[in-house]
Amino acid sequence: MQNIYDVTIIGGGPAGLYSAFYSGLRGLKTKLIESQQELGGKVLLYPEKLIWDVGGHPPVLGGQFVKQLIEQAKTFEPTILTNTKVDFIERHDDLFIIRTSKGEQHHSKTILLAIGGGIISPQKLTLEGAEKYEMTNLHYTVQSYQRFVDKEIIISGGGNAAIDWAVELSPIAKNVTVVYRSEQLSAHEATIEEAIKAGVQIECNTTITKLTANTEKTAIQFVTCENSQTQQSYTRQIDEVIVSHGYNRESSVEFDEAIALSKKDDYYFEGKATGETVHPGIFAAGDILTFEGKVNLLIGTFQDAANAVNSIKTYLEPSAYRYGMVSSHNDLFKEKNRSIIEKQLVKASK
Ligand SMILES: Cc1cc2nc3c(=O)[nH]c(=O)nc-3n(C[C@H](O)[C@H](O)[C@H](O)COP(=O)(O)OP(=O)(O)OC[C@H]3O[C@@H](n4cnc5c(N)ncnc54)[C@H](O)[C@@H]3O)c2cc1C
Repeated sequence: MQNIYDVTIIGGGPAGLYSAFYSGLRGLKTKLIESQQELGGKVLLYPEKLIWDVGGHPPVLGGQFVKQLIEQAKTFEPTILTNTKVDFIERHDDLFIIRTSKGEQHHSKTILLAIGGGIISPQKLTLEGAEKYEMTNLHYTVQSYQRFVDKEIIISGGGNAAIDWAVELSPIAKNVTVVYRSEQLSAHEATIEEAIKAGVQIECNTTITKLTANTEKTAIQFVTCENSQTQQSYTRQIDEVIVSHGYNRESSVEFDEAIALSKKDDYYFEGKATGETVHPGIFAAGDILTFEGKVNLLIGTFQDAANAVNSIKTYLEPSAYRYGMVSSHNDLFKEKNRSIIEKQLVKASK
């Protein structure tokens, strides 16, 4: 019985991490399983981006936000496993058996799916030999701005991520050029305007057709680009190449046939704003869940998480309080509050 959890959260992105916190708040024995080495989900793709749209939170870098989410998730000491992909879920009476890629089995009374849109990986540049530059100057995410200071940068892609990076890098880079295969960028028009104002050079109908290495063959020194309208090509010396061509998705978890979940397409599960899915005992939160009025943003993941955990609580204990609880009403915080206040008093008296 010791190894049976009240809830097993699958996915350690914002929805899963906040669910782990909230589930501790509701007194549930909690396990979280994440397939990647690092917790943080999609926010790990934008560690240097300033996030402005989390209510009451000053603009915060993605990397810092992830650290805070992880710290909060650990408040009630849930069991957290990383580098462990959940492959298969089956049900035996009232118990779910969760099988992982490591051949382990985990047992849980309920499941909270927080798997985002599945396991995602960036779409790679399809030029021969491109992968060998991934260790040097070919990037699929911007992990640190420092690297791009005073550099000649070319960004391939026309979506929001590509243009956001162009806007953020242009004040520190020597030059930023965006090349995009279609006639018009697909990013939000306000961001495009910002990019133009920031001096980003934008070349539509243009693709990178060749990468030429430096003499040591360690990094890209020249890129050749071709314009599909004029059929003209040019070769330019660059320091860094950023590719933002979107993401591949892998539908990650399989279910026993007795567990029939309603899917919107290959990736998303239909459910309710309460986090319930059509299968009793399986709940969902964050980007994986769809319902009318869904908000596919960080703030949406938090509301989903609280709702799903409250639904889990009443599924396990039908007489439990159904709705959101304010933290001051929770006995579990009393001791933690006392210690925080004491520390603040000591600090103030110095
Ligand atoms: C480039 C970019 C910029 C963004 N900017 C903003 C912004 O400024 N503001 C904002 O509010 N939102 C932003 N978003 C959206 C926000 O990041 C997502 O809404 C949020 O990350 C969704 O969280 P999630 O936990 O539902 O899913 P995810 O973040 O996708 O996390 C899901 C986790 O589940 C894990 N997982 C999947 N399958 C399995 C499995 N089988 N076993 C174990 N683990 C598994 C994955 O590895 C992943 O860690 C942005 C998104 C992107 C891509």
